[in-house]
Amino acid sequence: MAEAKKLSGAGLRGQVAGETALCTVGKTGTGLTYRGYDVTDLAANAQFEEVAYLLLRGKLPNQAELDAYKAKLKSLRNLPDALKLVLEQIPKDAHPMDVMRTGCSMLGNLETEQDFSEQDDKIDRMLATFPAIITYWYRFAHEGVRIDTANSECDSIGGLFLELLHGKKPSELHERVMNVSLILYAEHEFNASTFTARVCASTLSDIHSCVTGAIGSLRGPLHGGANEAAMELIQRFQTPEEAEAGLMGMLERKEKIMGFGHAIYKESDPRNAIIKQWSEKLAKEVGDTVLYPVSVRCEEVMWREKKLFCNADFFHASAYHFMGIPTELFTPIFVMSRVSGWTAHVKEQRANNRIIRPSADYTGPEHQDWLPIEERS
Ligand SMILES: CC(=O)SCCNC(=O)CCNC(=O)[C@H](O)C(C)(C)COP(=O)(O)OP(=O)(O)OC[C@H]1O[C@@H](n2cnc3c(N)ncnc32)[C@H](O)[C@@H]1OP(=O)(O)O
Ligand SMILES: O=C([O-])CC(=O)C(=O)O
Repeated sequence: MAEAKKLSGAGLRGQVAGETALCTVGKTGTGLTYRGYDVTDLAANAQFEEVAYLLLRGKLPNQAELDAYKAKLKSLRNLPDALKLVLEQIPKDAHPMDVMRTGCSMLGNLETEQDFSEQDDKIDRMLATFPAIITYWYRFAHEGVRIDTANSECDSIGGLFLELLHGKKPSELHERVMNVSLILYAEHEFNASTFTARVCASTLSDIHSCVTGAIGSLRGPLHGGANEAAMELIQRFQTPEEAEAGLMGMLERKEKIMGFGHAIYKESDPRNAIIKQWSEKLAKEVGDTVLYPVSVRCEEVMWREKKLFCNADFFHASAYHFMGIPTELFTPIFVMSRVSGWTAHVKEQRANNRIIRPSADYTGPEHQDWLPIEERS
């Protein structure tokens, strides 16, 4: 069994910042569990809504509970007119993660959490509306159409996103891949965006503020933005040989290769093997002979040269691309999923709260005498 990664140095690495019953990451060097269930089992057998229920309600739902939960989420997909109006003002060239941030924040203005007893309903509303928020804006900004988000056919969140994006019900395969993807991205202990949400929650702030802040943290290319950055990378290459030469050059110039490495895992990210398999299936479906082989070569080169492995983001890039999803919408999909983990952490923080307020080692100047403004250089 692989040992856990040795953690030290900056970035609070290796420091325990709290407790959670939600998730273990890299406990044996490679593993990932949600409330004790292996993510591999969940991705093979569960629906995303079942996993969201597990994270948020503490147990896997029985059939009646799952049916009721999915029906509830389906009934919450409509967007308020005032939110649609705001989305329609956002320019076409805005980054979709900024749209998500604004959409979540506006929802918080319109449907403010007045009391923590409302948290489950507010969370369900976010789960139900996030696919609608991003696709409503995207289709309006790019095609000038106002889509109906409330009356779609798909009863899954992943299927809903594809249906709203493409204007037709997705194939079973695509709905399944979305479902797997949302499960893989749902939860990951004290990653940067979840920690953001918990810090915000610890001030007893409202749930929309916690999630809006988390979206901002997820946006960066060192975190959720890496799936988009990985797509930009693999698209540069026409053959595996070109990819190898390109990566060797980047490594020589000490450039970061997005979609590789991890703060906690030491030798593999368990989500990679799963999404890689689905990417391969999709590559066969679309007859791809470039992106998938290029991605595989990148994986080989990075391991051979640097012992760096693909994280969850790398093969998500090609998988999403094969399903016709525009690159700039990759990270918002992460949001649609991780909102389940973020809000489960907010609930956990609220249930046993103390304001999160660490200390800093001071590195500034010693005492300085006050200088009147005329005497300053
Ligand atoms: C779902 C997710 O959010 S997964 C993460 C998504 N992010 C990315 O894919 C961005 C690319 N990867 C990275 O930037 C990093 O690996 C992170 C941010 C994920 C983790 O950062 P850290 O914990 O600081 O990485 P770690 O300590 O393992 O780095 C060890 C060395 O490998 C290098 N390294 C790590 N990842 C990469 C990479 N992707 N490309 C090139 N070099 C890398 C580091 O620069 C460091 O080198 P140094 O010792 O010469 O400074
Ligand atoms: O745990 C992390 O640091 C990043 C990550 O993989 C995730 O949030 O899914």
